[in-house]
Amino acid sequence: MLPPSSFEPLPQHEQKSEWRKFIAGFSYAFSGFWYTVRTQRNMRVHVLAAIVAVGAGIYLHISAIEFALIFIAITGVFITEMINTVLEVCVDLASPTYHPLAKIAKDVAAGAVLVNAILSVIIGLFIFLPHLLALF
Ligand SMILES: Nc1ncnc2c1ncn2[C@@H]1O[C@H](COP(=O)(O)OP(=O)(O)OP(=O)(O)O)[C@@H](O)[C@H]1O
Repeated sequence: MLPPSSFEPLPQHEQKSEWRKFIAGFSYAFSGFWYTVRTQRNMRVHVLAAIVAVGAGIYLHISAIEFALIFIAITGVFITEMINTVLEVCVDLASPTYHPLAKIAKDVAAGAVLVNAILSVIIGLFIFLPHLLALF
């Protein structure tokens, strides 16, 4: 249970309007995204792959529905990588030293990223291969 002091209202100058809270929420969320990009090499690889996929989509004039599928694949991998990062941080917080359960948690989360990345490559192949073959 939280100590009583946790329920005291913030001092007047620290109280935020609903609108400021809304904006602050975006800033926290973006800093979480940016933390993942800064600290996770895999996330930087995903971002690079996303830029290449969108660039290729523009170059090859893929359809709107194909673009939608590419964006679903891209966001899916980003979200999985970010959840993997959440889990790594939580596991490090809860179990800074070696623990077999910590290993399972981290390995399963990394496996989820791998499964999602494989799915994205398959989606990319289905979309881009016919367009690439049509060039020849
Ligand atoms: N506390 C721990 N207890 C047991 N095994 C761990 C622990 N921390 C990490 N490991 C093992 O080491 C592997 C790599 O862990 P690490 O936290 O370095 O993840 P990572 O995927 O390399 O992340 P990062 O991108 O931050 O380097 C895990 O998948 C897990 O098998």
